[in-house]
Amino acid sequence: MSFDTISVIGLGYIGLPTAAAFASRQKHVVGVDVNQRAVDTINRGEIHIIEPDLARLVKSAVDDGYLRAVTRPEAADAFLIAVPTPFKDGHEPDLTYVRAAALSLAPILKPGDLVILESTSPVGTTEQMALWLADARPDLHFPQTAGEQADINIAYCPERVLPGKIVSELIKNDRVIGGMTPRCSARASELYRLFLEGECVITGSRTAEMCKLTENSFRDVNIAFANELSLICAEQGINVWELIRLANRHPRVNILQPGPGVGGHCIAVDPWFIVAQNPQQARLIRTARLVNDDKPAWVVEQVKSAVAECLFETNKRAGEVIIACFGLAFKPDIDDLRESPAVSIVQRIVSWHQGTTLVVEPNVRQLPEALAGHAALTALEDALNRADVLVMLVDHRQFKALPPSAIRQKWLVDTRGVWR
Ligand SMILES: NC(=O)C1=CN([C@@H]2O[C@H](COP(=O)(O)OP(=O)(O)OC[C@H]3O[C@@H](n4cnc5c(N)ncnc54)[C@H](O)[C@@H]3O)[C@@H](O)[C@H]2O)C=CC1
Ligand SMILES: CC(=O)N[C@@H]1[C@@H](OP(=O)(O)OP(=O)(O)OC[C@H]2O[C@@H](n3ccc(=O)[nH]c3=O)[C@H](O)[C@@H]2O)O[C@H](C(=O)O)[C@@H](O)[C@@H]1O
Repeated sequence: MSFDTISVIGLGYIGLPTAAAFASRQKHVVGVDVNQRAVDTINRGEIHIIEPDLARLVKSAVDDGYLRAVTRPEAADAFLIAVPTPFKDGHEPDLTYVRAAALSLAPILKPGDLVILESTSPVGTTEQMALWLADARPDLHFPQTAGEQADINIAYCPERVLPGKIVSELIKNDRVIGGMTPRCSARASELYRLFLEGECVITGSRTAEMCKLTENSFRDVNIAFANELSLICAEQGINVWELIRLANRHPRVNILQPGPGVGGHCIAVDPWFIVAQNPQQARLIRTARLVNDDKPAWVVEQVKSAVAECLFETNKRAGEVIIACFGLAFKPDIDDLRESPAVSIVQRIVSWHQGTTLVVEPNVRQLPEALAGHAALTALEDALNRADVLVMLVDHRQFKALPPSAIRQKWLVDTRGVWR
């Protein structure tokens, strides 16, 4: 059975590119989002997020009539759920968005439909989703209760695209397909093959859920190693970036880069899902999270030292020192501020600094609420001219292109090794 209409629930960084990818294969796609502004923007052929190449893809999908956005789900042959999965207080996973999205589909499901959960989720969420749906639609058979005879096919297929390269990785990356039954996996693979150039690798839903969490925890643990090295090197008076460059000349060593901390709503979040379910076993994964989460506080101490040096050498009063922070996004060349260590660092700086704090972030038009009124969003040139202390938080291309002369005679805190 072919997929005439495909529906994507949640039109954010994952759902919108996925919807546009199906539409680019001349499939009729109904995108669903509870955010009316996002729906209106997409229906104008525009996008509400920044991601390279996405604007062009969405525009042609909408102009050609293959993609339209709505606020309430409509009947389709396949549904992909890509809604947020944040954590609550105490780092427990928050599945309320997944539950709401699944329940919004329940009334329109019909035998033969395929429901895929793409949101990063703790182990067992797909089975839980099947139970929620089964409760809402006792007239239909779901895989857990009916095995291969189910009316509805359900699978967990995690997304592993890298922000900044989503459009190409969406097509090229291999995809893990975790069907609740072999038939569910087969249907999900058929669906993704509509646009996928990478391979569909089949497993069960629980392994697929754990696979996604494992990938991001692996990266988090390795970044924590680099961040721990940066603290050790600061004590020892060693340049950590030179050290890592040298160590990486070993054929079996590949250390990642230290930074101001780990941000984004994935790597800074997903490892906690493993910890929450396995508090006794997940010791290394938890420690890595703590090491990375502690890094912003350490950076702020470095900024305080730089300000103290500036005061000592210039005879300025504390209220006269101007600090400029470069970057707010959670990583280079994107506009996403979620869980950004840079935002947390600037928040901490403005809470003690008596003078002006400037922020340069070329990818946003206004400061987030937490900083509005406490710091000033400033043009790059202006910040370089006015500031005494420069704090490099995100290695955006505009900052990497600065000539050494632009930062001469300033007190520097460089969390990204750009000004080394
Ligand atoms: N952003 C990324 O790079 C990656 C994200 N993921 C995972 O994908 C999932 C989605 O992430 P993003 O796309 O980044 O989130 P996002 O926040 O950009 O987009 C989610 C969208 O879902 C909408 N939404 C929330 N509840 C809804 C509902 N009941 N019905 C319809 N729409 C609803 C929101 O309004 C929002 O537009 C998360 O689980 C995330 O961990 C996985 C891999 C990469
Ligand atoms: C295993 C892996 O590479 N996961 C990817 C990751 O995307 P994300 O953009 O969050 O990852 P990232 O580029 O490592 O950035 C995360 C954070 O880590 C920091 N970071 C990254 C690499 C490094 O050497 N040092 C470092 O400090 C970044 O600055 C950023 O604050 O998480 C995505 C997700 O799950 O959302 C996932 O789809 C992506 O493939």
